Amino acid sequence: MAKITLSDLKHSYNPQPKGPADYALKEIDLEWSDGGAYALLGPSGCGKSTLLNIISGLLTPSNGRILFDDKDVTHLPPNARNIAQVFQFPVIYDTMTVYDNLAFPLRNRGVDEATVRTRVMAIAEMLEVTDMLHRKAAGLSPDNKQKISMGRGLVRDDVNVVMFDEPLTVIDPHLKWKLRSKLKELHQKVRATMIYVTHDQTEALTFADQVVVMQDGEIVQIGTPVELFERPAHTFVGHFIGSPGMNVLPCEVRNGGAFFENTLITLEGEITQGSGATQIGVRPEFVSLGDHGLPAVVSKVSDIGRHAVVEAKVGNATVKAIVEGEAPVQGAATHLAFDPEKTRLYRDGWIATRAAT
Ligand SMILES: Nc1ncnc2c1ncn2[C@@H]1O[C@H](COP(=O)(O)OP(=O)(O)OP(=O)(O)O)[C@@H](O)[C@H]1O
Repeated sequence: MAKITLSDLKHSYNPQPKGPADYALKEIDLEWSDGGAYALLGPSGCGKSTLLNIISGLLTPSNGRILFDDKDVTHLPPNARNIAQVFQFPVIYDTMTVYDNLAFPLRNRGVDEATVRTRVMAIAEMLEVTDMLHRKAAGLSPDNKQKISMGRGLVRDDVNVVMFDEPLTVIDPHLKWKLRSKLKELHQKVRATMIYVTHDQTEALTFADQVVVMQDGEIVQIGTPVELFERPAHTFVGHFIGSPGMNVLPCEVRNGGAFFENTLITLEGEITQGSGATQIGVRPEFVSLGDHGLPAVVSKVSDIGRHAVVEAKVGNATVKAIVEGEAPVQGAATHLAFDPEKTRLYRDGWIATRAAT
């Protein structure tokens, strides 16, 4: 396995790019450690496939370098990069048995049959498919086929990286959580460098130790799932991660303080210098309803089982709060309080408060 470094990567599909808008990847600098579990998370069109294709060698970047450990592989073809890939749709041979499918990547590289057997049996056990080894792949359910596809990606122990591209797309929703946790477990057992590409926050946050969030060809934040949840570096991350996403409320900065609807809001720390449009960001989990704080009127209550999402109007703005226990009724007058340690200022989307020490 290898450490992966992406250095000053840029890519434009336009042969004569005129400005940043012509770049599918704007400037990517990133280091993935050997043996880590990473996710690349972002909405459709943010550049995930472009980045994946650059790492696998299907695409040469317009600018920058890719290193596996300290070796520059930027111009190496895919077959010289020693990468395993698991795609959205299972890639298996229907006419072969499950055993032969799992053995294929090893036999293809001339591995001796005794080693093939040891590796196939170990992977089959991890994936809990030992009882299917002698069945033809054609008769398997889509989720079992995808499990075998994952097994083919994981069976070799000499690859630099295993890349998963939206691997749960074809899996039934009720089986997704099972495969998701299986993959996490597999990573803990095999300790390969793994990159998991998805637009689904749950998949990214359950699988990865570190998540790279992308928007519009740029990395907006790299962090652990807790960091992304607790302290989004950009309002996009606040919106994209969480359910519902972070409240982003327009505010005015005067004399070093942030005012929302003419009320001074206590923030996590000092506001940094700068100019631009300012907003307060606070997650619904850190907004509480009670007798003190901003006067508000409940406009909507959605009971979603374990808790309710309450929407309340403060002037023209709507603030969401997660309420455990009994929720107020629509139309009720209330007050909102923001947890100061979890309330931040954003300027032009980027965090603009210093973290409390
Ligand atoms: N072959 C191509 N030629 C021109 N533009 C492309 C090509 N492939 C992708 N793009 C553009 O590059 C940008 C990034 O696309 P990319 O497919 O990398 O995003 P993505 O995050 O993987 O999206 P999805 O999840 O929908 O595949 C988009 O604006 C897309 O339209």
